[in-house]
Amino acid sequence: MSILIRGGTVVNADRAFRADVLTDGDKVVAVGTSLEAPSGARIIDAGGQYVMPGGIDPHTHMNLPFMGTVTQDDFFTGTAAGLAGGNTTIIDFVIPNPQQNLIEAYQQWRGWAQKAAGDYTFHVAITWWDDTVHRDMGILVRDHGVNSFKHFMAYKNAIMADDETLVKSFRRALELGAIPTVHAENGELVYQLQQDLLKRGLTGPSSHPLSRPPMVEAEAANRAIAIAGVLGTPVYIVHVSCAESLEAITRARANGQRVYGEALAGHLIVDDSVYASPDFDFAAGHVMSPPFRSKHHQDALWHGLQGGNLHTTATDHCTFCAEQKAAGKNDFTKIPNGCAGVEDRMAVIWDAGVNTGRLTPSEFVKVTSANAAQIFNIYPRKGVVAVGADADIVVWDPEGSRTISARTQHNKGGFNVFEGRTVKGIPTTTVAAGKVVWRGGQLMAVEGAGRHIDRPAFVPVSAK
Ligand SMILES: NC(=O)NCCC(=O)O
Ligand SMILES: [Zn+2]
Ligand SMILES: [Zn+2]
Repeated sequence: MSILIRGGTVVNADRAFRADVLTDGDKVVAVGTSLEAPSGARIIDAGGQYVMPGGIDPHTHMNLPFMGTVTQDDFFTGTAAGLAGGNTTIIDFVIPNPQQNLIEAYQQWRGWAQKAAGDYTFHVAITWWDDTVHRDMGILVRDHGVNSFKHFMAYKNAIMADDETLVKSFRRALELGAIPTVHAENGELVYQLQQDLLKRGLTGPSSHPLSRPPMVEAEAANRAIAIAGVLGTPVYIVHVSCAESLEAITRARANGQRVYGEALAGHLIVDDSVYASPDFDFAAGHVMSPPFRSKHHQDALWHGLQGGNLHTTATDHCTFCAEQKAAGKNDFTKIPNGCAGVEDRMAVIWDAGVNTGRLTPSEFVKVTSANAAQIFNIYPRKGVVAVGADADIVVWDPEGSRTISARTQHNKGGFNVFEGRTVKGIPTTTVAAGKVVWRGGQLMAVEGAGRHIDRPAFVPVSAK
């Protein structure tokens, strides 16, 4: 089946130009002016609209068992919601329990992901260390298309990686041509601050940000960057939320270190005033880590994206409903951490980024798609509208608008951190692997249509 997207402006990371786009099967087969429609082709009129590579969300958690419960969105509902938002690929996380065999955990997540409606691929978390982990990292890179390993520096007594694990895993990743990524927060410091707050009777959600101030994040970001610098590995810092972490990244990059930073749509748009709400469900609905921050930090994150020291935008999509959040009614440390976003990332970043003049349309493509594809080595299969690339395309109407609400969203969880926000700039059509899956407000996601995307290792460089 062919699709001809006619009359739009193709926007890639390097340039924007008027062209038609023709797909055949799951690939783009022609990009040019006045393309002929093959017989039987479906024609999509993109006049007055942008034609961009489908979004890649490099940080989601579908079907995640976490903090004693499991996220509301599974791989079908989560990826389907992503398609409605113009997002055609997610990079999710395999998170083995400490002592769990890595390959066993990887197969478990691959099984859950069979339901996905959009393409997916996995970072694998290193939550513990022994010789089998060293061995299995090699198997994952060589045989399973994994080229990134995640390290949680937070979540003490659960999945936190200690310094020994960080050092050994970073070194192994370098050997294998894989990139280490980190959730940068000092887990011991978080734990001690949480205990202090609870002892003082400060048990509500407003204590959540107090237990995770910016320096807790910055210490860990600096430590991960220092470890990577000594070992000579690149490092990718997920969900950078504060000016101090960004400063660590900026300084390291200025000194020639290969450090990448990710900003979350939520951190860019939502500020920390939400935690002051007396409504438990509302405040707890915003509990995620790192927490939402003040305007000062939000401005810094936008400057990081504009200045090229932050590279990707993600969501950390991790949905919990009000009943699940209520587990922490009397103790904020038990509120499952996580918020949704995969459906809204593209629109809120367009609205707050492009409409305000902070980002050009090409810069928008960089931070929503192309950079993630390059950093995680799936470019130019993904992240560009070009002959030979996957037919993952979003047709974007810069004049269209919608008001975001949990009442109309496709993802589960019943809560939306962008509730009530009217965005200008919306996806009118999403094409995923050559199929129209979203058009004119209708979602045609098919359970199981998503594919696992292998990500080859980077050319290994020798360790210092
Ligand atoms: N971010 C969050 O609060 N939940 C998901 C797990 C993580 O990424 O830390
Ligand atoms: Zn995290
Ligand atoms: Zn996460």
